[in-house]
Amino acid sequence: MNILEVKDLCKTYIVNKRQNNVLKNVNFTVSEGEMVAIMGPSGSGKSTLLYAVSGMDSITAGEVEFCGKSIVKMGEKELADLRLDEMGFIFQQMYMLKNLTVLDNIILPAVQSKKNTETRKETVLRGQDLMRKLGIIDIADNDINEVSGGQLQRACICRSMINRPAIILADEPTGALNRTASNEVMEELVKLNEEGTTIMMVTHDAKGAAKCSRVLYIVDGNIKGEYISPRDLEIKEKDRERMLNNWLLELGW
Ligand SMILES: Nc1ncnc2c1ncn2[C@@H]1O[C@H](COP(=O)(O)OP(=O)(O)OP(=O)(O)O)[C@@H](O)[C@H]1O
Repeated sequence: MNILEVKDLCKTYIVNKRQNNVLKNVNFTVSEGEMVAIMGPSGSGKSTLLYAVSGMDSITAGEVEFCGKSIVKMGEKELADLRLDEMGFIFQQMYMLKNLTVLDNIILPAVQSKKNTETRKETVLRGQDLMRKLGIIDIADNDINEVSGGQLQRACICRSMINRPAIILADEPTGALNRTASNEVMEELVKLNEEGTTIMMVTHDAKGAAKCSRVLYIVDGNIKGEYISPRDLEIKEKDRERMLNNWLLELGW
């Protein structure tokens, strides 16, 4: 089943009366269980695409269907509920609330969801389970400013998972992390994907992208290439990275 279907998507920004056609007739689908990386040069439209498919930003033309339903036609309220209940977000500006603990931040989307019929205690237990799974249970009661970047990013993953979303949308989830933390966060995302969560992530990191099942390469608002990763085969991680790097080099990376 297709989770996302994007047809002839266009996005134009107008700044100081000047038109900037950022996305130009973009077409692609994301199926259930996929892990898709969006790569491309700076300014090519990757984040804009992520915002457009999540309904966080309006589009200029085209269609975005989420599980067969047009999000373009949805009202603000319906869209907000869809984002809360069906989508998980890992964005670089981490939008954690400073006056709440890490655990309270993680369970906040569940507390806000009208679909959630759990008691607060049940939600807290689930939040703690996710934190345990991501190896950050020790910081449950810490303030947001009392944790490392890697821990905070893992907390964001927990929060993105709390409403059991159909898809996780991530914008450079490892961008602000050092190599070790970045590897750990990628491993967690791969694990979530192997457990069935669909993931679409923007990344500049070929090492992380090599762990995805597919890579879309965007140049100047168009998908210039698509790479199907051989990640299910018995190919060593280093070789997978090398193969992806060769493909990226051909595209002018
Ligand atoms: N809110 C906005 N208003 C006006 N222009 C915007 C807005 N957001 C993005 N743009 C423009 O759209 C273009 C694409 O930006 P976008 O952030 O999608 O690129 P990107 O590929 O994610 O880049 P990077 O890799 O540097 O993060 C840029 O020219 C940017 O200036």
